[in-house]
Amino acid sequence: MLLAGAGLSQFIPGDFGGGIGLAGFLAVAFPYIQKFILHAFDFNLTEYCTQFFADNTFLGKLFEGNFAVGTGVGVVSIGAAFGFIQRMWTHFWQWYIRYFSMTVKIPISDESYQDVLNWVRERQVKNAKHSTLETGTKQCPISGKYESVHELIPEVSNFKFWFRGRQFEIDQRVADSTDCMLVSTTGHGSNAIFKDMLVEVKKYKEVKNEGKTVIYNGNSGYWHCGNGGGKRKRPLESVILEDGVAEFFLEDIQDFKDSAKWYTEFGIPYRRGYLLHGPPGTGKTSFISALAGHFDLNVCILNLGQKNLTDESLNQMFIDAPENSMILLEDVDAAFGNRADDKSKDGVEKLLAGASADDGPEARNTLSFSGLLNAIDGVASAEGRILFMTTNYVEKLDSALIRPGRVDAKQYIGNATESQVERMFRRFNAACSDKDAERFVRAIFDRPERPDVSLAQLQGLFLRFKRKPADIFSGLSTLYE
Ligand SMILES: Nc1ncnc2c1ncn2[C@@H]1O[C@H](COP(=O)(O)OP(=O)(O)OP(=O)(O)O)[C@@H](O)[C@H]1O
Repeated sequence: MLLAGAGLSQFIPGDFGGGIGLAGFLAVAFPYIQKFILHAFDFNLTEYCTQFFADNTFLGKLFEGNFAVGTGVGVVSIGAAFGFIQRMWTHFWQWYIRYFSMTVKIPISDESYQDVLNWVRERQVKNAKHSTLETGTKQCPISGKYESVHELIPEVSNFKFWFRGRQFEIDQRVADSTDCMLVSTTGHGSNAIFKDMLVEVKKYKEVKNEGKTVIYNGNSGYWHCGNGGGKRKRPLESVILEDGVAEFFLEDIQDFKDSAKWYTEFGIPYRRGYLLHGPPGTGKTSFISALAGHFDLNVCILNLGQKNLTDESLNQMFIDAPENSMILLEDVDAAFGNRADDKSKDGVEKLLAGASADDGPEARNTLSFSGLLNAIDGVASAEGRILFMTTNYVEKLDSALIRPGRVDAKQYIGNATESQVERMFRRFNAACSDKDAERFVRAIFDRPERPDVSLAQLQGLFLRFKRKPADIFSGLSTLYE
């Protein structure tokens, strides 16, 4: 009967459908409800109801003392009334929400999207009912060992939380074909409460990322930084470069940061671009990350070779780059070599980055070279933007990409020089003598064939012999393996 009631309610329109469904339920449940009330409260519901059907009562006359029929009709009426009230309440609530609630829509492309999510998750992490497991690694500050840590990331769709004595609700959805998050609270008047909330979110982010560099990865047209927050800043001294290189960049970037007014006065777009080029493993990326740490900037890394990157999404990402960030385009040659090599026809510059013509349309990157140049030059791009590009093959780059205005300073970062080898040796062997350092340098540079060595190779050697540094001389040949 219960199922029949529920099924029937689907076909009966309006409030009565729900009511009849409920009536079916009550009819089945009535004996049990009656038993429960009798045991719990020593109250006989049947006896109590029967008195209403006595011959001299209105109901008694109406149903001619037929208690069963009377009860049935009564139950159905209660169900219908309940359904009606429920429906009215829903209408009222929707109306109330519409007129007495405030909402803020945060598109996924907005840098606060992830911050708000992280902030809410942190507040709710202890009592979330539904979560997603994220297993990561963490370094123990005492032993230095990496251990796996399990984090339960609360799901925040249709999620409620309290802030300043008010209840808020978060709903992750798609609105106007954009992924977004809707934050709402009841009440009317000023929406300053949302601004307060965002100030709180910003503070939370600053505290969480203190002493860290946040790395954003450009993917699917948005910048993502994940839940983990930032990475510990890399000290500048840990990157061993040729004399004068670090000093040049420190001075140039500082000067740029101090010159906003100058750029405005001269009507020059306030942005600066740098290109670091040289063989692999020489410290280009490490240096950029250390510079970002030094200037308290975050790094937005973008791989131009990724699929589905279009002219529009690249341009939008340049515009949406989170504040206080530098943008890093790594291995820029991998996406766009010299345009003389490409197969563009009739002036159409759609390049098939990382894909051959035989790979099929889905493998093609729909980013064009002119799209990249437009994004770099974009008038709407963030003011004060610092752009770094790296490549192992500078000769492959189109001169248009690295002309002044797009790239203001180029720097070759080469394989290890004698001075760099010595400094690295001393860094990994703090207690070494001058004689040992000299011997190590000579062992590398006096080899008859003298192949070039990158700093990454050297680092690998020191890691291999970190427990037996005295054996490093006999193990030098492993450097070239
Ligand atoms: N000049 C350097 N000083 C200190 N460490 C270095 C240096 N160069 C490389 N390394 C070490 O080698 C590893 C690779 O360095 P990094 O990724 O910065 O090189 P890269 O030049 O960006 O390489 P690629 O061109 O292949 O991207 C890192 O772990 C880094 O610590």
